[in-house]
Amino acid sequence: MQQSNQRIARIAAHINPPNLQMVEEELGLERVDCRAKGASPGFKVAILGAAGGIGQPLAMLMKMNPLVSLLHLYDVVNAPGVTADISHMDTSAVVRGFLGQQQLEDALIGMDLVIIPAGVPRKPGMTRDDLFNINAGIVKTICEAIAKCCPKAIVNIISNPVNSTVPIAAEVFKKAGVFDPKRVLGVTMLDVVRANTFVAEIMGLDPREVDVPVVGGHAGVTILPLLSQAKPSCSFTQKEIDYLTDRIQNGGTEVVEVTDTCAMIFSC
Ligand SMILES: NC(=O)c1ccc[n+]([C@@H]2O[C@H](COP(=O)([O-])OP(=O)(O)OC[C@H]3O[C@@H](n4cnc5c(N)ncnc54)[C@H](O)[C@@H]3O)[C@@H](O)[C@H]2O)c1
Ligand SMILES: O=C(O)C[C@H](O)C(=O)O
Repeated sequence: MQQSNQRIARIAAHINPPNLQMVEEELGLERVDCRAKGASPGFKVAILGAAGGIGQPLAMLMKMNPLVSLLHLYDVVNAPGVTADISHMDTSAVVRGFLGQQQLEDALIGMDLVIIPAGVPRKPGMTRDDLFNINAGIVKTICEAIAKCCPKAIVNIISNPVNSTVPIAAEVFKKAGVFDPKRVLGVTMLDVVRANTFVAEIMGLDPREVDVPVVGGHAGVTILPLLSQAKPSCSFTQKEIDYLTDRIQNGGTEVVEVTDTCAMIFSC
């Protein structure tokens, strides 16, 4: 009987906390026994905005990561569906879904790493700053909950404008007395990825062998690719430097413009 309960509990571990609580009450199991699959120790990761264009593939990557033991997927829409889908992957991390602001704190308790792609993306003609009014409030609310529920977590902020949402997060954590500059990070890896790709294309190299440092922020001229520090060492003409700098700084806009064109074609 106990073994059967344990097996059922493993399945329940993939369901959201209210159901898990029901399992605890009805089957007399401790939550600690409800670790599923590999039951290995590892990082506890929450993705907030997990049902979106960034959140869903990110959830898949985290579920594939052997260092992750517990994955919490939170969104204000569609979190249960995405959670069910991701939980079927044959990797060891336990996946739990959280829907709506009333479940935000449950999604955050005990997390080591919180990744935030929650908010709206830009449309053609918009700058990332145009997202500020909506996304600043979303990030503020989320960071207040992080300060309360997992103040020691590393926080990765993807929501744009990253140049502003990171300082907002810092101010929220300072106000709550839990700010650690080493734990609050804006995600700008895309700029490095783009720099490596475009430099590799120009030089005829394998992008996996190229490493271009990019410093600064994540918008237009605040993105500073250090082409002189590229590895392997590359020599560029001024024309190439101008082309690469412009392409790297405006890579996001390049994608936004094309994505909207595709949406218009498919909706016709
Ligand atoms: N830093 C980067 O490199 C980078 C890269 C791509 C996108 N972004 C930014 O990431 C954000 C998300 O982009 P996307 O393409 O995934 O957008 P999206 O619209 O596809 O997804 C956003 C998700 O956030 C959810 N959401 C909205 N309000 C929320 C709230 N209060 N709490 C939790 N979830 C909420 C939505 O329901 C949706 O599922 C945008 O601001 C975009 O500009 C940043
Ligand atoms: O450009 C955007 O709006 C999204 C993201 O910041 C990107 O660089 O692709």
